[in-house]
Formats: sequence, structure tokens, C-alpha cells
Amino acid sequence: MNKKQTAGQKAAEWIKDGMKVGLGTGSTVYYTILELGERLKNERLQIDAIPTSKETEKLAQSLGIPLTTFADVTRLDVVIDGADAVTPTYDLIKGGGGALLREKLVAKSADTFIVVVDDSKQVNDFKGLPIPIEIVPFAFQTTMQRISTFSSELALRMKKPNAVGAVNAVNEPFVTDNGNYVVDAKFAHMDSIGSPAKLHEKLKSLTGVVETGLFTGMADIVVVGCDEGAKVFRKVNADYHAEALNDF
Ligand SMILES: O=C[C@H](O)[C@H](O)[C@H](O)COP(=O)(O)O
Repeated sequence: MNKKQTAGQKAAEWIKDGMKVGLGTGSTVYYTILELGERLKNERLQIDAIPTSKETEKLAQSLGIPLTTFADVTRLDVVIDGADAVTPTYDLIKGGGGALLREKLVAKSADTFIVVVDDSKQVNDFKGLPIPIEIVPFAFQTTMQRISTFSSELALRMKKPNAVGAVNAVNEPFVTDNGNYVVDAKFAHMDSIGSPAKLHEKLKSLTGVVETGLFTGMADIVVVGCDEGAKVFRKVNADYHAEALNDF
């Protein structure tokens, strides 16, 4: 079993009968969703799920996972999602797959937000790492200019050469499920900005910025897949405590 699978499958144990569940996006939570599909086949488990992307929606549908929307649900019992980087204080960078806006909307509606990563995602800080920022396409050049006043490096995310619908990938911006663009921006001078939360606020205040991939103070539980198995960290008040596997 690879480390992503270890973390993803472990987190699926959290889902109980009758729960409203948010399903994240990416290659780690993929294993949570597969496991959930298996459990639905083998157990008397009734859940309703809200996907964070069209990709996850398709996967959930293919596995027969019942889907719902925010028209019918206001709170979610559990949201499980991946991350691109996790600090020792459990701040996250998300949006490597471009699903950050829906992911944040869904995670903000969660009673319990569970993050699944393999141990390669653990970092000391976000210094020099690209932060995905969703921006509106109109006048995106001016939004990028505003971001560049305090970013050390930034690039408009382009479609991957083999992406669905990419005609001339090099010249086509990647478009999110919400019809927006994504800028990946590095901030070498994080120290002078203060903290990821301050950076998020600073970016959000710029006209044209829709959302950032900085998820600070949001994770309730972090499941880390490593060689020895899945390590579980749970937030208790403001601190995170490692838990024995069978407590989970
Ligand atoms: O937009 C994508 C999401 O934020 C993903 O959850 C994140 O990029 C982690 O993905 P993966 O589990 O594939 O590394």
C-alpha cells in the first residue's frame, strides 16, 4: 500500500452511518473515496456527500456514492481532503489541482475537517513554496501585477499539455471549475509578511483575488501516511496531539 493510500483509507474510518460528508479532490483523498465506495457496497451505510470538484463528482458518481448540494444541507459532519503542504502548526497549502475555492467553501462548512497527506507534504514553513491563488479572468494581468508587489515569483497556471480540452496548452490558462484562473505565487519574504494567515488576508484584500490556497487554523485532524502506517494528529483546543492508531 502506498503512503497516500494508507492515509486516505484510514480517514474513511471516520465516516459513520447517516453522516453528511464533504469529499475533497486529489490523489490522496481518491483512496478515501474508493474506500467509501467499498463500504457502501459492504455495509448498511447511508451517507450524503458534497464533492469539491467536477473530478470528484464524477468519481463519486461512478462508485454510487449519493450526492447532495448546499441547497439541501447547511452543515457537513465530516470533510476529508488532501493538501500540498502541512506545517508543524497544521497550516495548509491547497490548490495544486485547482480546486481550492470549492474546497475551502466545503471545509468551512465542516464540523470536523480531516486532512490526508503522505509524509512528503510535511514542511517546516511555506517560505518559497508556490501558493495557488484563484483570480477572476477579467483584467487578470492587473491582479497579477498587484500580487507581484510583494511576491518574489509568480506565474499564471497553464493547462497541462494532455488536459481535456487543451488545444494549444502552452498558451491556454488553466480554468477552474468556477471559470476562474489560478496564479501560483512564491513569497520568499514570508518573515516580513508575518504569518500564512496574514499573507492570506493581504492577498484576499486585493481586487481580483477570489480565494487563496492558504488554509490556516482549519484542520481538526491530520492523517499522515508514512512507512510505519497512518499517524493521526488531532486538534485539542489550539494544540495538536498525536493519537494511537486504534483511538481513531
Ligand atoms: O486542488 C487540489 C487540492 O487542494 C488537493 O487536495 C491537493 O492539491 C493535494 O492533492 P494530492 O493529494 O493529489 O497531492
